[in-house]
Amino acid sequence: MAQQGNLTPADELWMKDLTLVFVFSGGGDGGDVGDGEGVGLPRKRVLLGMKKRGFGSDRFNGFGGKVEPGETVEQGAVRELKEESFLDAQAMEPRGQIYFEFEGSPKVLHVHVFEATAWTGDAAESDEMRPEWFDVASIPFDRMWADDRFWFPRLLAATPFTGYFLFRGEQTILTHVLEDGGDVSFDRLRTTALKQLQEQ
Ligand SMILES: Nc1ncnc2c1[nH]c(=O)n2[C@H]1C[C@H](O)[C@@H](COP(=O)(O)OP(=O)(O)OP(=O)(O)O)O1
Repeated sequence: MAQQGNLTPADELWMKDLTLVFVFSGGGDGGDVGDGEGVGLPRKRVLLGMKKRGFGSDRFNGFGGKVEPGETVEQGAVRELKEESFLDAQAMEPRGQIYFEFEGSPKVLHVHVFEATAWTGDAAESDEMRPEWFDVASIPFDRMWADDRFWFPRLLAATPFTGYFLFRGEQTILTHVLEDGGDVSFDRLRTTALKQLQEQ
């Protein structure tokens, strides 16, 4: 039986909402106007940002952050995309939800993953992020969070997903569960993931 480590009892956990937004281009130069009409078609390039500071720094990721008091999750997603990349989202589609628990911490990050399906503007460097377009065949997973390689295929296919990842520190995934469906219960995913950990 694997060591369960320093885990918080379920009734002491609390959630923090965050957003994570991805922008795709169907081709061309990744230009001024988002090609929302390409949704459902193969995506050619994805815009990622190199995080310059704070949590997750020195990694590529989508754009996003904490949802602020008084705003909806979608409003938070639009705001963070603008703050971090200078792009204006005209339409957002929810693509998935991911729960991140860290060994020894009662805080669970509840990350709402969106695709900006229509957007305007030119991506530019902000205080927080340096944007860069990547071909979807060359996504730099070795310079991203360790969980990304698990759920990115579902994001690329626009298949709704819900995931749970238990981290030790910021590098090591102790256990995870990923299911199709955009709103799978946290309790069920966590229970399944911890059972897997016990059986390892
Ligand atoms: N494990 C993992 N994989 C992929 N993406 C993420 C994680 N953990 C995460 O937190 N994230 C995402 C979720 C958010 O988009 C960012 C983190 O946002 P953060 O920088 O903490 O929030 P801001 O509100 O922008 O931060 P400050 O303004 O307070 O610096 O990473």
